[in-house]
Amino acid sequence: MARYARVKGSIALITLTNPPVNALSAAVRRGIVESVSRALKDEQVKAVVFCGENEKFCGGADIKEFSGSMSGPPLVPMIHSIEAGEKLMVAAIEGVALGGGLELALGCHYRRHVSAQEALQLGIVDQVAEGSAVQAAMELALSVIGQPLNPRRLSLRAPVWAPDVDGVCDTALAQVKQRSRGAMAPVACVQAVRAAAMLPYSKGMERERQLMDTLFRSGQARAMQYAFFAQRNAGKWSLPNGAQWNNTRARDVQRAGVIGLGTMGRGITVCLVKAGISVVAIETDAKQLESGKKAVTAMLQRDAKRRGVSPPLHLLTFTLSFHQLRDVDLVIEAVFEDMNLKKRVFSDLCKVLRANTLICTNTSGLSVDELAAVTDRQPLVVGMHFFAPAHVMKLLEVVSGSRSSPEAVATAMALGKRIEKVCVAVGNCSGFVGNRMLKLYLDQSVYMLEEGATPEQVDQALEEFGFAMGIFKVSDLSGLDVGWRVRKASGLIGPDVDPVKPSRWRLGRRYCPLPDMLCQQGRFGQKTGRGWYLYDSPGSKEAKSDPEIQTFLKDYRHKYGIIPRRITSQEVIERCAFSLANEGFRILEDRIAASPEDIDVIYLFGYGWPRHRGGPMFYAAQVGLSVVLEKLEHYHRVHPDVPSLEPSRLLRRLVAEGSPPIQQWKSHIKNLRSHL
Ligand SMILES: CCC/C=C/C(=O)SCCNC(=O)CCNC(=O)[C@H](O)C(C)(C)COP(=O)([O-])OP(=O)([O-])OC[C@H]1O[C@@H](n2cnc3c(N)ncnc32)[C@H](O)[C@@H]1OP(=O)([O-])[O-]
Repeated sequence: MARYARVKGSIALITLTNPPVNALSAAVRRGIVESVSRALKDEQVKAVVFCGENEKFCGGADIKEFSGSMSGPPLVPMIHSIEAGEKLMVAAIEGVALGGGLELALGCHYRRHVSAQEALQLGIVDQVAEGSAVQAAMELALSVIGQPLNPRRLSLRAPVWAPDVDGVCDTALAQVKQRSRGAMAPVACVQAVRAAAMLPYSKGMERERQLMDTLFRSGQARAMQYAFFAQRNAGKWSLPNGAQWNNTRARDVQRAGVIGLGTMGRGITVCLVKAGISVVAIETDAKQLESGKKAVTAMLQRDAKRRGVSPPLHLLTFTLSFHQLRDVDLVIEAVFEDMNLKKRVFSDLCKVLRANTLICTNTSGLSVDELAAVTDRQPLVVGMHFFAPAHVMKLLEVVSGSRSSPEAVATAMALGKRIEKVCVAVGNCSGFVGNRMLKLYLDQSVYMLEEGATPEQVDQALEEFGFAMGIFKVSDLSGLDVGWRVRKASGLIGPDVDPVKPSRWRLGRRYCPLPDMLCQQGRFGQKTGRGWYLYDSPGSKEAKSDPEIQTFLKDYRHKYGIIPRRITSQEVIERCAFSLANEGFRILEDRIAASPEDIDVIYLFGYGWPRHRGGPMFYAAQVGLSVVLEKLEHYHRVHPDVPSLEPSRLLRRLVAEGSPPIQQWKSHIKNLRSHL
């Protein structure tokens, strides 16, 4: 939709009206075409000004339309007719001008932007105005009416012939190919820029159209569109008890406490303070407190310097005393991942906190219910699972325990949003969503080492699939000792385990002792300079193949009588990705996640899943649920000692229902639950 008005006698004001971001839907494009034609016909009109309702120029093409067949006037010819128009066209840009919105602005003969000094320097806009961009655009229009338009039409400008433009594009292409990890769009962007720089306008446009056609038809485009809406829908959380984002009020949080200034506590403190929340940061040991204080202060100072502001250090209190917490609205506990320690902290907190203060735990997988049970306020206890480094990683799993109140969940979700996290509400179970699935993915990776693969082969397959880092490089980065401690605590590693030939069968299923054996050798990953890979020194980041690991794996297989076989990249991807999706289906059955989109958002923002592949659930849908089922059945037949490979009931039911599209799973899951 577009509103037409004649103002100041000679100006046609065309307002894009498609809230919330005035995306160029078919109706908007139709409205623009009709309004432009009306303006061109009206002899009184000397200039046309385009603007967007609610001070947002335009968020680009309407992404919702991409999944269906496009109707209405096509975008590019519409922009060409604006550019070729015999009357002056001016874009009054406020808020955003993205994608097709920027193209529309570029099709006009003059532009302005309210805030982008950079766009001014780049020559994308002609003037930056304070106050109303629409008023400024109209004044500009009145001042240039009658001047020739051809010099303003971008399509008539000669291509930019930089010296060695071909070489510059080649270098850019090589860099983008390396960084995009299989994503087609960034590569196509460089190809389009090359065409713009080297070809006449019409030929450049034709090349861009071909590139767009290829991208539009690709599965990657579907995946990215899905990821865009999945991310936005994650904020619209719902709990099995019917509480949801639009029927529950969050509490205001002005002051927070953070318990523990290790890596996680420091990152969390930085996030809170940057959002303007006062923080009381607690440690039990003076030395730890001092080093935590130094680290937090330095992080805030670096960040403030980068942004040209002063660091909000006045919002921080560092103390050894729990009593300083008496006035806070919410506490985030970030002590070591040890149930007994956390329980002690929770009981101590209850002695000093106000009765209505929320207690959140930054556990990565321990039971929120068990922790809540030691407090005097079970409804006010929730999990806030941050990902390391907490001030960088976007994901936050908000864990609702069986007795958590909707208000507590709403408060944690709102706080997460305020500190600029992508928040997903999940239920309570061991590992929640992300780490519960990760465990099976890790299991498959180490099983493949036993069967004949090397860490390099597995990682290469995953990186070619699009992961930023293979699973073994990630393990080295996060530290192998973390999982070792968890396995010890869970009773998987005990005094009865043979140190020379540890059992490959524990708690009734296949077990791979390789990670434990590496830890016994002090190979904890980057921090010790040795893990699945070798590093130049402890703490260095460049992973190199380690011949010792190859020998160690050979000896291991020999000791257990395993005949190594060649494992293909396809097998690596299938076993890793389908194990993840299979557990995702179980998580949906168990109502730990409300939708497949939530699971995918967790993997996109917390585990480096490539965005152009949508997420593990989307990937399973795209490959085809019946194919996934068949493959899992095959791998389970070959590995009957790995129960997690058995296809989940929900996957079987969805296949039996004809593999509905992922957007419909939610309603199918509701119906199926009663039959399961
Ligand atoms: C022919 C091809 C050539 C052209 C290609 C293109 O233009 S490609 C497109 C190029 N453009 C882009 O890639 C821009 C993508 N958009 C953005 O980057 C951001 O949304 C933003 C910066 C515009 C606003 O950020 P913010 O944090 O203020 O707000 P928010 O992000 O929470 O969104 C608010 C609501 O708006 C919705 N919605 C938003 N955009 C679109 C859209 N284009 N379409 C449809 N809907 C859209 C969004 O779903 C949400 O809906 P909900 O949940 O309320 O029902």
